[in-house]
Amino acid sequence: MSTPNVEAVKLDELNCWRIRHGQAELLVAQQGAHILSYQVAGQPPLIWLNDEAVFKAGKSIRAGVPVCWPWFGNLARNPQSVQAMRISSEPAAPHGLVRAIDWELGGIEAEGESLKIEFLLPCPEGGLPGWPHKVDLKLSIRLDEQLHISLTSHNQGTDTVTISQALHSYFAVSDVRNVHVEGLDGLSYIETLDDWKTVTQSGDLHFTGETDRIYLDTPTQLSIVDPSWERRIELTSSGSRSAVIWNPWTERAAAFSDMADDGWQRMLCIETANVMGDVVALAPGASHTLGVSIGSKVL
Ligand SMILES: O=P(O)(O)OC[C@H]1O[C@@H](O)[C@H](O)[C@@H](O)[C@@H]1O
Repeated sequence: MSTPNVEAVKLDELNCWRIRHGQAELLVAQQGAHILSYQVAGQPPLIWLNDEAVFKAGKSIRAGVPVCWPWFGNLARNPQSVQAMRISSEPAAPHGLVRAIDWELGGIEAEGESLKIEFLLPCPEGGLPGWPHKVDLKLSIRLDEQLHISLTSHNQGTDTVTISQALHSYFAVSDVRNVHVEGLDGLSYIETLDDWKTVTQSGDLHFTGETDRIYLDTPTQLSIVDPSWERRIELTSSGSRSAVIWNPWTERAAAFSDMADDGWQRMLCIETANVMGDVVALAPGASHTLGVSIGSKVL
């Protein structure tokens, strides 16, 4: 294994690091502890760095792996126990409070054959804006033959805190219309585009239009099969029993100022999550780790 190679780079307003280790190359921003891209030599990227993503201070990035925390999506669609954690009359930002703020780089160090990168977000005194709880966050990234991401929440306060969360991974695909997702057959999902009805998945998931679904009681392994790129991306989750699968398709992508009109063809989000009945109640002193390992195999 070669020596880690770390280069500090600036993408517009954001401090980032380009890290090479073995066959892997990772680009990560300090803002949001946001993985921007991940590629293994000789393959197309696994994590998608949208060409038109915007790298501005305080603006969330539409690419890579945004961290959604301490709530996922629209707060009003979360269980009451998650909504009750927020004390504010201001509108709640979608996907929580940590994706557009700076985290601290804890360290980048070799650990045996792998390389570990750690980001910390100690909870400020009084909590985050409108969210008065004392929960420390740590995002650990480990590079070996795969990319391992884990997000640990540690309740340092004296009351139970309930959160929803997701590692909102944008995967790079040859063309979303020609890939499918395995591992979902027979699961229930919430079809957010049809009045949040609960539906049962039959067979593998193929993409023929805008998709925004919350899968429930998910297994630990899901995969994206991409015949044109002759590869299978494997996702192995831990601390999670729910996943969100999202592609904006034509009209929604065209409405985004930070995505090319045809950008939707090259991405597919599978978000390893704790949402709906899978939210996490952290007792005082308790920790929870949400994780995903990402690797690929030749088809
Ligand atoms: O535009 P945002 O806040 O990054 O969210 C993108 C998408 O994120 C997904 O997780 C949601 O399920 C979608 O409903 C949402 O549109």
